[in-house]
Amino acid sequence: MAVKVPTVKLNNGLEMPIIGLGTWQSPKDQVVAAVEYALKEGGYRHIDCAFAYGNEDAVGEGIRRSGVPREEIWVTSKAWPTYLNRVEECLDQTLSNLGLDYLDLYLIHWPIHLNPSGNNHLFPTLPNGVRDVIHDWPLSETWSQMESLVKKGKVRSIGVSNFSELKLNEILPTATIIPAVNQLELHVYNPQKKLLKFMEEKGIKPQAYSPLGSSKSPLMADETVVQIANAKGVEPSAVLLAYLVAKGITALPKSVTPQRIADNLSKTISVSFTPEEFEQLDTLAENGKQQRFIKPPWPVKLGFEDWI
Ligand SMILES: NC(=O)C1=CN([C@@H]2O[C@H](COP(=O)(O)OP(=O)(O)OC[C@H]3O[C@@H](n4cnc5c(N)ncnc54)[C@H](OP(=O)(O)O)[C@@H]3O)[C@@H](O)[C@H]2O)C=CC1
Ligand SMILES: O=C[C@H](O)[C@@H](O)[C@@H](O)[C@H](O)C(=O)O
Repeated sequence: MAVKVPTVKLNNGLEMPIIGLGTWQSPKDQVVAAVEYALKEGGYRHIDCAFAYGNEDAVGEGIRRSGVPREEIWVTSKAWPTYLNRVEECLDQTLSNLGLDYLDLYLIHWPIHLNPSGNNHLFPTLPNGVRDVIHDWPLSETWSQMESLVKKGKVRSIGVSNFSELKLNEILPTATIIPAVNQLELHVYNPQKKLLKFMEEKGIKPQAYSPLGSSKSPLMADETVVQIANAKGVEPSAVLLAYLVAKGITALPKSVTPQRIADNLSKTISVSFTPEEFEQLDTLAENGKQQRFIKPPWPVKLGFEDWI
């Protein structure tokens, strides 16, 4: 099946496919087939990974089994907070797990440095159970390390994830490379319009994580979404993803179910909205439905208007 995926042009000139396959919480024994199917049958050319997901070896196996040439695929991964003082170490493990020699995009997963010498490799905690954060860590130092990865040719683009305007302003003044991307929770209930406007002014493109509202999502049952989906004869998931694509936002739906993987790309790119439909979707949050679903218990101020 030949599905042509539209792309988004980043501030370094690279073209990134506007739909990518998410892999968080995809079990290893299912994600091999999911990635293989997405690339070989579903027309995907973009896979979103992270060191912390613990399944990058299986994702790499899926990429190899697909037979799709490496240079045709956009692969993103993320440096986990326990590695913000040594991102190259995290990247090297990711590259080895995936079986790749470069990434297309590498992100700082969260703007928080967790204690690298703490009581757990990924989620160190203090005796009281609170996450063990290095509170005075300068994010500008991590960003400078990210920049060196581009110079070394290990990654083609660098960016951030879960960065508010407050956190972007901690790296922008000394940045020699402007982040290409900020990956955020974005969907009809959490459009983050003010932050996206700031990012646009700076040339930073948004990627939407949890575009369907993550697992057990209420978004697919939202009455406006369902009504518009019914009028178009598509599933609510296609409306949710097409809303993001209509705004030029890259969406990263996760699925390990072949039919959903295929639909999340092919159905999505076939949906277009009337100005009235788009307006209805684009004002759900300001009409009382603002909600985000991914809220880890970080003991720090992240600077988001709606959260911490
Ligand atoms: N940077 C960050 O901090 C974060 C990044 N992410 C990234 O974003 C990706 C997507 O976000 P995620 O939180 O996984 O959630 P999504 O919003 O992508 O939702 C995934 C859920 O929706 C189901 N689903 C997928 N497609 C359909 C469909 N067409 N119809 C009905 N149900 C469907 C999946 O089930 P099934 O698989 O069983 O089909 C799964 O339960 C992640 O996998 C990850 O790559 C996510 C969270 C945070
Ligand atoms: O990418 C996925 C998410 O960021 C996930 O890695 C975190 O939300 C994590 O579960 C946490 O509790 O901090």
